[in-house]
Amino acid sequence: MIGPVDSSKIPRYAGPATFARLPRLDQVAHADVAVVGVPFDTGVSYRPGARFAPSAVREASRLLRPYNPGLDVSPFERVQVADGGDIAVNPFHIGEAIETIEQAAADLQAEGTKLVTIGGDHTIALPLLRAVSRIHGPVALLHFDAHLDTWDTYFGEPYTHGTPFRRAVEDGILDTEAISHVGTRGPLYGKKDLEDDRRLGFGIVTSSDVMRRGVDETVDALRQRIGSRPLYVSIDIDVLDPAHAPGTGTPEAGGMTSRELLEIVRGLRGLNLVGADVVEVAPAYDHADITSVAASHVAYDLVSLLALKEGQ
Ligand SMILES: N=C(N)NCCCC(=O)O
Ligand SMILES: [Zn+2]
Ligand SMILES: [Zn+2]
Repeated sequence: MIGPVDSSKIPRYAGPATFARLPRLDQVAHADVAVVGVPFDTGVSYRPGARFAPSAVREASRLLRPYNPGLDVSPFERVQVADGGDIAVNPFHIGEAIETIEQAAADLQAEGTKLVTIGGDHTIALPLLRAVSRIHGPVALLHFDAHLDTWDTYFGEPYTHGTPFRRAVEDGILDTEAISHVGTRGPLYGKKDLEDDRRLGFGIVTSSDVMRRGVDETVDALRQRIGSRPLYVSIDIDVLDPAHAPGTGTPEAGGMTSRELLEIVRGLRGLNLVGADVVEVAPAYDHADITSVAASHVAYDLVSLLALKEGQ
C-alpha cells in the first residue's frame, strides 16, 4: 500500500497538492478507491465557479491525517487510495461533458476502482450515476442538498445542476424504493415542485427534520429505507448552512452544521456504498477555506466508508 506523504517529514504545505497528500493514480499499480476531480460548472443557474473546486478541495485537504477516529479506521492502510486527477471536461458543451464524465467514471470502475468525485456543479451526478448503474443496476440514492434538483428544465434545457435527479429517475438508474433527499429547505417555485418530487419516488428529510429529530433518529430512518441495496451518496455542499459553507453558488439559510453532516455520513457505516460525490463548492465565494475544508472532511469520511467496505 502506498500511503500519503508523511507530514512529519515533509511539511504539509510543501509540494503540489493531491487529495490528502495521497499518491497519484499513475503512481500505484491499482487503486481500490480514487478521489477524482470533475471541474465543470457550465450547468449552474446562479453563481459560477465550482470548476475551481477540485483544486481548492485538494489544497484544503493537506491537513487531513491518516487515522479517522470518527470511523475507527486508517483508510489509506486498509485499501489503496489514490488521487485520480481531474476529468478533462468540455466547458462549452454540456451534452459532451456528460458523456465524457460517464465514460471516464466507467473506465475507472471497470478496473475495480470505487470513486469519490469532487465537483463541479450538480449536473455531474447524472453521468456518475449512469456509470455506477452500469455495474450495479439501479442504485439507492442519498442526496444531501438544500435543493431538490428534480426540476424538469431551465430555459428549456434538460441537463443543468437543478435537474440531474429527475433525469436519473427517467433513465431508470435509481432504485425508487430507496431514494431520499436530506437537508432540503428554502423557497420553491411552487407546491408542484414537491408533488412532482414525491411522484418521482423521493422521500424528504428536511433540514428542520434533522434539527428536530437529531442525527441518530435521522440515520436510523435512512438506513432502514436503504437496507442492503447498492447505495450512491451525492453531497451538495449547500446542504450546509451558509455559515458552514459560504463558498457555494446557490446558498440557502437554515442549513445543517458541518458536524451534523459528518455524523450522518459516519452513520452510513456498514451500508453497501458504491460511489459518492461532493459538489457545488465555489471557491471564489469562500472565506478562509471554510467550505473547502468542510468538503475535504466530508470526502475523507466517504473515502473511509469505502475503505471499511472494500477492505473487508
Ligand atoms: N445547487 C444546485 N444543485 N441546484 C440549485 C438550483 C436552484 C435554482 O436555480 O433554482
Ligand atoms: Zn443545492
Ligand atoms: Zn444540488
